[in-house]
Amino acid sequence: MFSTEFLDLPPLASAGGTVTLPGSKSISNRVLLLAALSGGTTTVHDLLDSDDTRVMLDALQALGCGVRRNGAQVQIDGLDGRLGVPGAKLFLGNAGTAMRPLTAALAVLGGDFELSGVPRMHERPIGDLVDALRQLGCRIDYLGNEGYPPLRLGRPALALDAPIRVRGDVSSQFLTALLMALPLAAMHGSPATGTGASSPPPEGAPRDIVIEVVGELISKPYIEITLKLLARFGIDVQREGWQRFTIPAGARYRSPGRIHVEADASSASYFIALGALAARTSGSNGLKIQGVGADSIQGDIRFIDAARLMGAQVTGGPNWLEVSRGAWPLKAIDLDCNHIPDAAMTLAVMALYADGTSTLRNIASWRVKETDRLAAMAAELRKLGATVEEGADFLRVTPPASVSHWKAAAVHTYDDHRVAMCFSLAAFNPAGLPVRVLDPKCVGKTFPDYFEALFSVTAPQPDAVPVLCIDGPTASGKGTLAAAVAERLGYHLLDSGALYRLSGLAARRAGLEPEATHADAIAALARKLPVRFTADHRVLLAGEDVTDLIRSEQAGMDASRVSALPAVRTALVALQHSCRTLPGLVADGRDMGTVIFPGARLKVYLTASAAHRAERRHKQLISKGFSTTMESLRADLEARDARDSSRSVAPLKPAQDALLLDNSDLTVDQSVDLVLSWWQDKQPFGAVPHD
Ligand SMILES: O=C(O)C1=C[C@@H](OP(=O)(O)O)[C@@H](O)[C@H](O)C1
Ligand SMILES: C=C(OP(=O)(O)O)C(=O)O
Repeated sequence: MFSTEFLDLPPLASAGGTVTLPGSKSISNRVLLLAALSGGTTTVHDLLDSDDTRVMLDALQALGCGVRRNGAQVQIDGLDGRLGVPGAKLFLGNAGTAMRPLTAALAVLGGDFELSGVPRMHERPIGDLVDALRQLGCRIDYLGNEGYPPLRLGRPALALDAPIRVRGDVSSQFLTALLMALPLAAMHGSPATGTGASSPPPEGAPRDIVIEVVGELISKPYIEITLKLLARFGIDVQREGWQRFTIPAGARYRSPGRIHVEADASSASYFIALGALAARTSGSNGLKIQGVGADSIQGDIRFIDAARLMGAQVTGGPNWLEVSRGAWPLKAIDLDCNHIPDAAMTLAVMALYADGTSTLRNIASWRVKETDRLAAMAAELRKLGATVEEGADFLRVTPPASVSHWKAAAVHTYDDHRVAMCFSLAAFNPAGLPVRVLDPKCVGKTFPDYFEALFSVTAPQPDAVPVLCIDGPTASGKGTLAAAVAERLGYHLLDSGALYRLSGLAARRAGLEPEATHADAIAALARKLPVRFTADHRVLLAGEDVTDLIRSEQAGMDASRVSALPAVRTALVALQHSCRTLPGLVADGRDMGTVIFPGARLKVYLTASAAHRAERRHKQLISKGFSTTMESLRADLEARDARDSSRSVAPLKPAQDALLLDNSDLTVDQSVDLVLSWWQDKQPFGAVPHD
């Protein structure tokens, strides 16, 4: 996951390869709750691991449920309808699929519970559900604003003598919550709701429980997911249209033992759109999506139909889809999107690539989700150059009038995973502009590795992957600076010095003195260097962690000698070029800006006085337990500088267009901030807006 302040997406050109999607949020959280309410153990395969499922799992554990994780497999020990450690305070983040169903289940079971979430969750309505639950005797208090979480739940006095009426026009999750919770009342033999039949059963005997929806129900396909999963857990709800739902008398949760979570169809929408609007990467067989197919139980799979209307070519089988560009530009659409409220946001970004104005209708619920999505989408689409009309329940998008009307934008994401994910598709703009996504970690709600997945199946426009070079003499602190800058930008890091150190080590291990007579043999070793840089900054040589070994003074000396051999330098060029991958690269060394990446967008030449460098190196070595003197270190440094700058191939010197940074009197943070401000000056986005 990218936890940076922003993530800059270079202009993207094409798509190809296979992406395997994480599990469905809606299925995962329903299955977890149903497994917790059932007796026995349920093994859940391919459960989504994200913020929304984590809050649900934490809540279930706090309620006394056994949870065992084994990779993508989770075992839940259910509590057979006795869920509840009274007094539990549950934090449910911004997960509607946790807040609403847990409110209903715990209100029916009774106990002293407090349910809260992030500030936005406290602005998301829950009043219609609370009203329905109060009708049947549940005790619920608002701890903040009337109609919104946080909530306190008490002990109910259930009176199920009439159908339970619930409004369905704000969120379908209220009905889902009741459908999942009310079998609890049936299980415990509580007096149940009358069916309207002539003679009611005697008090206390199991009866059908009836829920009636008041007004128009929105997001209907989510109710189908609920009903299908309830059936897997032994509860067959009868449905009359979308108005009346009957939980039969004596219904009892029964764990299916094992259950598989299909991949998330809403998450698939970004990749279906990708296939529709990106050219095919040459040499690839197109874009394949694994984990969900057209037979999915998730309503958002109908996004395929909308994408087809816009021109996408979609084929598929059980558990997979293949998507490619059909009509281009895409065709504008006018569509009622009430059945696909989440995936419809992706259509709004696809509309940027359409041949006219597209209208997405019947999406008023967007206003009460992770953010006011109608306002957010309108504002961010406009930043890219689109003309947007935002209605109470519709969005009308007209693409930028011509290529030159596209604008490079820093997209605000409003802590809304879907805003971040769908706007990544703007990186395919025909103007070849980069797109900045602010706060990319918000994708953690449902798809923590979204950007990694995107990069794995997309190719940038030629030479579009940005490179930032940091060159300088030994002990100037370029490794520390480069690593910090790479981390702040979310870029890859190339420590080219390590490649020379590794070549020196490989030479020594092969019994070769690092000198000219062995140049060809060492070059052959360098060309096939089995190196791997890990995310936690370790360096592996053929799987062995040699991070500390290659940092010794001896290894430094060998590196300097090896790097003076032209054959070795040539052998390492291709390896270094291959590190320039999405989303960008920070390369540190001695010839990054002059030889390896001469076209780099920013080149920094870092230096410090020999006295400062000797002092830093001294501290570093002493802290690692090596004994040495400042004088000898300074003499070594100066000798090495002289050798590095006088060698015939790629001598150490600043590139003509490098910015010089003398960090003798700067802290690391000051140097990092300075380099980032230089980087920012090279971007087309303007200053990073702060809230
Ligand atoms: O039941 C569900 O799993 C969901 C229902 C939908 O909400 P609404 O019913 O509020 O539209 C959807 O937007 C949400 O992401 C998940
Ligand atoms: C609306 C969404 O989430 P929630 O389940 O929190 O309602 C969503 O994922 O788009």
